[in-house]
Amino acid sequence: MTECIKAEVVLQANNVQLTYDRPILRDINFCIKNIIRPGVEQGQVVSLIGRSGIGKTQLFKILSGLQAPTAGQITIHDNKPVKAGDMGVIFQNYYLFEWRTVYQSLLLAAKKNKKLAGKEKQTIDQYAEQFQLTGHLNLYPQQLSGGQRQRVSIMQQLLKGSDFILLDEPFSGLDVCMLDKAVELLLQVSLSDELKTLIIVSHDIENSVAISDTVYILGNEPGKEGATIKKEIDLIERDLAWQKNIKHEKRFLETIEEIKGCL
Ligand SMILES: Nc1ncnc2c1ncn2[C@@H]1O[C@H](COP(=O)(O)OP(=O)(O)OP(=O)(O)O)[C@@H](O)[C@H]1O
Repeated sequence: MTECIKAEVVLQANNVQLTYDRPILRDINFCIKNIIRPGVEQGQVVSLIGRSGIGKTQLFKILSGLQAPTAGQITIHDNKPVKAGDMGVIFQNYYLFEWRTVYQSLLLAAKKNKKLAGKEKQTIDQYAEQFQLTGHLNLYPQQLSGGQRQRVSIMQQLLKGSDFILLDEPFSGLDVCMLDKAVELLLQVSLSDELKTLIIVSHDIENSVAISDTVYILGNEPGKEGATIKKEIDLIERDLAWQKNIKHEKRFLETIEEIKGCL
């Protein structure tokens, strides 16, 4: 097993409940901690997996501070209740300002980050190179492919400097080649030493497991209305975290089957 210590708590879900005309989410409790490995300090990559209609989008909105739960709360850092704007949110359709060039959008994001004052352009150029977008900075979003839009969205959130990046279905709509690239890119973001915590909400079990260190399964329990965290899988313990080309390993395939059995 990869040696590591789970250190300070960065996000906590405390008894989150959401009810409309019926309970949608109930008793949601989990805690995300930073991880320290020898020579590396990094955020966690957590996936929330569940079948269609179970309540993933609702939980995504609550986590991002865009929707208040009926009861309970999400707190970040020193027990501060999360509010809209605390998290870098990447929606499924990679929403971008269509009337601005990629560079103009990125500059706007960089200017929101005080740590980048005076080095905005230089940082954009560095990320653009890393994310293979150098030749696309002067294009408009409609001139980009789905994968390129996704990379611009991720760059935007990284430039803003949010500690948390919340991604809604980051693998949907990408072709097989782009899927592998997206997995690689998110792994790269999580391993950068900027201590980002990535939270991925998805029904794509295979790709979520491939980049996460922890998986939470959202599902129903017999006789109880409303979805809750049915199971937590620690992928570090199973030696499945932070590994490239893991998808054909027996223990990876067994974990996928186990998750499918829980949904
Ligand atoms: N405004 C609302 N009023 C009442 N019920 C709602 C409202 N919004 C969502 N729901 C219900 O909450 C449940 C969970 O919806 P949610 O969109 O979170 O599912 P999901 O897991 O994201 O599904 P999918 O993977 O298909 O997108 C659904 O049964 C849905 O009908």
